[in-house]
Amino acid sequence: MLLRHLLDILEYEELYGSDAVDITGITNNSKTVKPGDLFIAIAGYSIDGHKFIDQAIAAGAKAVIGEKEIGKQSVPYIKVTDSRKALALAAKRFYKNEQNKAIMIGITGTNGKTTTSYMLKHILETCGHTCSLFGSVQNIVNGQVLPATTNTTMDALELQKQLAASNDQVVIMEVTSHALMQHRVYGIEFDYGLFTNLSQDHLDYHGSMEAYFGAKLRLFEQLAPAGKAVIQAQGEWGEAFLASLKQRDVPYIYTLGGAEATLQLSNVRIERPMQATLAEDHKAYDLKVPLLGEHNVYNAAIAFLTARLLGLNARKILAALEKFPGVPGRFELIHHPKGANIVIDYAHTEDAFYHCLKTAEELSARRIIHVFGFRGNRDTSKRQAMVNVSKRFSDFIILTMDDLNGESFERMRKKLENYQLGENGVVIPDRTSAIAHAWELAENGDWVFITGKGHEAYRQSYHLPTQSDKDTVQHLWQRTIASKMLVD
Ligand SMILES: CC(=O)N[C@H]1[C@@H](OP(=O)(O)OP(=O)(O)OC[C@H]2O[C@@H](n3ccc(=O)[nH]c3=O)[C@H](O)[C@@H]2O)O[C@H](CO)[C@@H](O)[C@@H]1O[C@H](C)C(=O)N[C@@H](C)C(=O)N[C@H](CCC(=O)O)C(=O)O
Ligand SMILES: Nc1ncnc2c1ncn2[C@@H]1O[C@H](COP(=O)(O)OP(=O)(O)OP(=O)(O)O)[C@@H](O)[C@H]1O
Repeated sequence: MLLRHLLDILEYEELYGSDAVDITGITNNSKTVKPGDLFIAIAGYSIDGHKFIDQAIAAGAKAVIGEKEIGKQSVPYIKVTDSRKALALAAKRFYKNEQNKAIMIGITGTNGKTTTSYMLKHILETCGHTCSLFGSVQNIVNGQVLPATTNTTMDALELQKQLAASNDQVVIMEVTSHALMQHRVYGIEFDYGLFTNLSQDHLDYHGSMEAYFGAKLRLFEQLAPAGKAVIQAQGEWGEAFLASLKQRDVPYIYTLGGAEATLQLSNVRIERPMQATLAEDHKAYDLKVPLLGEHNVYNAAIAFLTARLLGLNARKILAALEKFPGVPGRFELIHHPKGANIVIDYAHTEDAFYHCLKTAEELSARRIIHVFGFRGNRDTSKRQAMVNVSKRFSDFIILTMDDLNGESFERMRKKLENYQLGENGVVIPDRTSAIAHAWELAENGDWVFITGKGHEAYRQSYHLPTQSDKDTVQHLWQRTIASKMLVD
């Protein structure tokens, strides 16, 4: 594609050189430049991509885009105000994604994005429609599972490439606040924007709840002209979100809960299968979801509302939700040989802890045992609140390692030991040993929560030869079975 055609879509400040060169690829990483590529230099958080311009040109880059005033180069140089936006728009043009081929659904919120996206995908597929899915657990396009990506919302280049490859009718995408701040989805027009909820997280990155809130709102600035905002409008942040959308004159807003609810949720029964009443206009429906955790009823209700707006029949949606198989690592229940319930869950915020642990309390848990840790080099301001809410519900806490993200094991161990757990808690740094301890303690009627990692594989090795929390629990089961057998 001629550089000129890529530049058409950008608002650039200066072009040094000719725009008549042929561009055969785009990259923002000097290490992956191929002859003919356009290299886009990004001033990142850890390193400045402008430092690699010479390297990119030496590797065959035919043109360079950047934010810095560096003047004429040996290849055309285009100065823009924001390289990340330029990357998103150039990729959109390069992959010919001018028009949405599919119905685009973006989901944002602190918790519930993955679960809601899986529920929606399940409903749509059960009703005979095809879906691409981009998110934390999996990326799926045309029914094929793609290799895992580092981030929940992939970077703009990969995203545009996958959107071009998708022949699915609907694209469902988790859109994180980081992605919105870094313009990974810039240039995409969403037909539906969903907001699940907001609670404290990622303040290391955003600085304040107000800034975090503002980041989430950005998704709704990218709604298509007839795009629909579907939001949970309850609670302090839900109400504030609704008010902000109205202030911005977003034309089509649909709400779950709140004063002017499009859909009301009531009569929630939390035993499995959970049940609730959904009321829309003058009609009421019985919702049944074969999961646990009241939060999942809210996720199901948002999925229901969106599916209704997409034009699907209410009875078909409800029939699909009744058969929803769940999401890996989200309130995954495993039975313990002594009759305890073991739950593996991805909770890593105070609010997620609250919803999970409250479920066990309401289901009359004999005791609650909670195994968790903190992500290294991430938001430290939420840790005490996580411990507090766990203390409120748990009879025993086992603090352990989560992902270290470059922090040292020893440093994290010391941090864990600073929390005052008293007689009702212990620090066992090795995650598999912590889970084994909880396994030993568990008795009939107890609930053991192992939270933080969910579906994810361990990023460090531990005492037991296992790769994930589920794997560890299965290993402990096998060990229990083996101990009851005689060796001949
Ligand atoms: C802090 C952060 O968010 N960083 C994101 C950011 O990277 P960055 O700006 O730090 O990149 P950098 O390493 O400084 O490099 C700058 C530029 O130099 C280039 N470079 C670098 C080296 C070189 O030799 N040559 C070269 O050209 C790089 O390709 C890049 O273009 O932009 C990248 C491209 O989009 C992201 O992949 C990267 O995510 C990192 C891996 C990350 O950990 N992000 C997390 C915090 C995140 O975004 N998480 C959210 C989910 C949060 C949640 O809800 O739990 C997510 O969406 O996944
Ligand atoms: N609606 C909800 N309200 C509060 N907590 C929830 C809700 N839905 C899920 N959770 C909790 O948050 C955890 C993460 O859920 P899920 O993966 O669906 O959300 P997410 O927004 O994709 O999270 P992340 O951004 O951390 O990947 C769950 O394991 C559960 O503990």
